[in-house]
Amino acid sequence: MTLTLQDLTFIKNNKKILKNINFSLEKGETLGIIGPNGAGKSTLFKVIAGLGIPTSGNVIVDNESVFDKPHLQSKIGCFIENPVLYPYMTANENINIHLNLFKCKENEFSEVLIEQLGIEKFKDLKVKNYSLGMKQRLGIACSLIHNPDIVLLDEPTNALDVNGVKVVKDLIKYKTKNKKIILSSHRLSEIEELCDKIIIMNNGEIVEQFNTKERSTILKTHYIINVDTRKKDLKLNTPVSDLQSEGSEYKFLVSSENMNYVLKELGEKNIKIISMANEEKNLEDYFMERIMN
Ligand SMILES: Nc1ncnc2c1ncn2[C@@H]1O[C@H](COP(=O)(O)OP(=O)(O)OP(=O)(O)O)[C@@H](O)[C@H]1O
Repeated sequence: MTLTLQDLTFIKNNKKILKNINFSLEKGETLGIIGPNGAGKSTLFKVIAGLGIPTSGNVIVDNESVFDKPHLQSKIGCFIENPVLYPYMTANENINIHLNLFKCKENEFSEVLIEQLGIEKFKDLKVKNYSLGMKQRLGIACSLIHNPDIVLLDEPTNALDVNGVKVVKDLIKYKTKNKKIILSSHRLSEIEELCDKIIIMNNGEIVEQFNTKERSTILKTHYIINVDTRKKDLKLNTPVSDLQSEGSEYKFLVSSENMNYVLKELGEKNIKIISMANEEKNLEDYFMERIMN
């Protein structure tokens, strides 16, 4: 079973909030969506979950449109920031309402959720007395309680303490096998750690998507090279960046794919290499370069 988004566009109040979004997700894959504030991430989650009807395009589950076949919505579980919970009810009562909503009973997965998210400890306490983190834990449990195949988690670790973050990360890593997960977070290290695929969104559109397996070519590695030209100007045919000079010493960056070419050129030009270091870029560095600058 595949989840496919086909040319999804969402216009609200004459504003194009989502523009031609295309991607697909297979069983067992986790997709991370990152982007600056206002990029359209939450809107995308809402549209996939059926909380907004797209202006054009489609969301396909099991070869059928979720907008034509509303029962397919029950295959989707969606946690979006600030979950709606009943404040005068306990955790148990909130969970039961969600189970009833999806016409299901407690199941193996719901037990895992309750146990893993530490809800046992406050199951009989009314939600109005909860801390932000407790609400977040219960919100995640309620949205996934019906054991959906497709799990949408919009900033699930936002209000959580260190232990809560670990609990949610472990849940995604170990307890949601065979599901399709879409996750957003402003903690980019979390996305890097948990996701197989990453989409970078900006202004309502996908500006880049890649598999984390390709990260070595996309995110990583460049080399910092220090050379001494022995009083000559440095002229290279190989593309390098961030060229800085001090006297006859030059420092520059070169990508891993251009490394061999630059070494060959330096050798041919008899330029002395003083030092060479490889520097790993992480998703945060890449994101800052690509989007925030
Ligand atoms: N109902 C609405 N009517 C008009 N504009 C909206 C509506 N909902 C969202 N927007 C706009 O759509 C854009 C995307 O908002 P969205 O909340 O999806 O972004 P986001 O990437 O989730 O941001 P953040 O990282 O801050 O949570 C914003 O410019 C927002 O103002």
